[in-house]
Amino acid sequence: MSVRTEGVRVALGGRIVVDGVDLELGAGEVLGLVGPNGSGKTSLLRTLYRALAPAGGAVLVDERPVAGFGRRELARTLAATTQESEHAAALTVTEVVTQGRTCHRGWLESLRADDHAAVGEAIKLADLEALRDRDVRTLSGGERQRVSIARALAQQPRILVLDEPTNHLDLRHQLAVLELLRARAGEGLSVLLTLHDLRLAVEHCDRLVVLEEGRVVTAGPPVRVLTADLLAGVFGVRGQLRELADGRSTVDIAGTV
Ligand SMILES: Nc1ncnc2c1ncn2[C@@H]1O[C@H](COP(=O)(O)OP(=O)(O)OP(=O)(O)O)[C@@H](O)[C@H]1O
Repeated sequence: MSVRTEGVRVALGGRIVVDGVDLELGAGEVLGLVGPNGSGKTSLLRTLYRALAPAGGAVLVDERPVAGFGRRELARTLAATTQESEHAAALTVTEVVTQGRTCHRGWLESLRADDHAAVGEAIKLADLEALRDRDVRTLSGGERQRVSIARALAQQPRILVLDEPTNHLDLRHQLAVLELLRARAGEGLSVLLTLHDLRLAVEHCDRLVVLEEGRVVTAGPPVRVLTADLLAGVFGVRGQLRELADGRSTVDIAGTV
């Protein structure tokens, strides 16, 4: 499914923090939203899963305003992981991941075979099998991040929105999560994620949208977008793209400007 934002504006604390953003995410695409701290990435993502109402503009899913979706319909369509992965209640990993199935069941309806299968698969994909009975409040930051991702996967959405999914993860799990998202995109899942690590962004995203002070500076394939000028001007770092022997590209960062 596709997502499109049309001139989305967000006002927080009396200030415009997202200022007329047009963005398009196609079916099966991995789109990276990048930009410095405070550029509006989280605020924009929150309008997609309706945690925040835009002050102007519209968010459309398959060309339908997201504002018109029923709560369960939206949850079956779009899943999100947020930066706040704190859990207040005493729940096990399995119980939290099972929350992802709520939108597929009626009230008070007990879990069916497909619910158990989806939860089991998500736990396995997020490498949480050894932790399934642990109280989520006792987990490390990276383990909690993986629980959030597993809950979103268990939701079996058509669109997945992830705010800094690699945050707190060790290198192996960072790559495993990005490879998993790529594989799911290959099956038609639309993925929108924020990333601070531009090397990961180059290697794992089909396209990047660069935000600065709430506005889109540029968008396109990573190798077109991440020029030395943009790295210096927007991110304040000295860096350049480098083509690898296998034809893929990476970005080398030498230091701050
Ligand atoms: N509740 C709030 N009240 C006032 N201002 C806010 C609020 N939440 C966020 N902001 C401000 O909105 C701007 C955009 O914040 P946002 O979290 O969207 O940025 P971001 O690009 O996700 O940043 P980061 O890379 O640090 O996560 C920032 O200047 C931030 O201080």
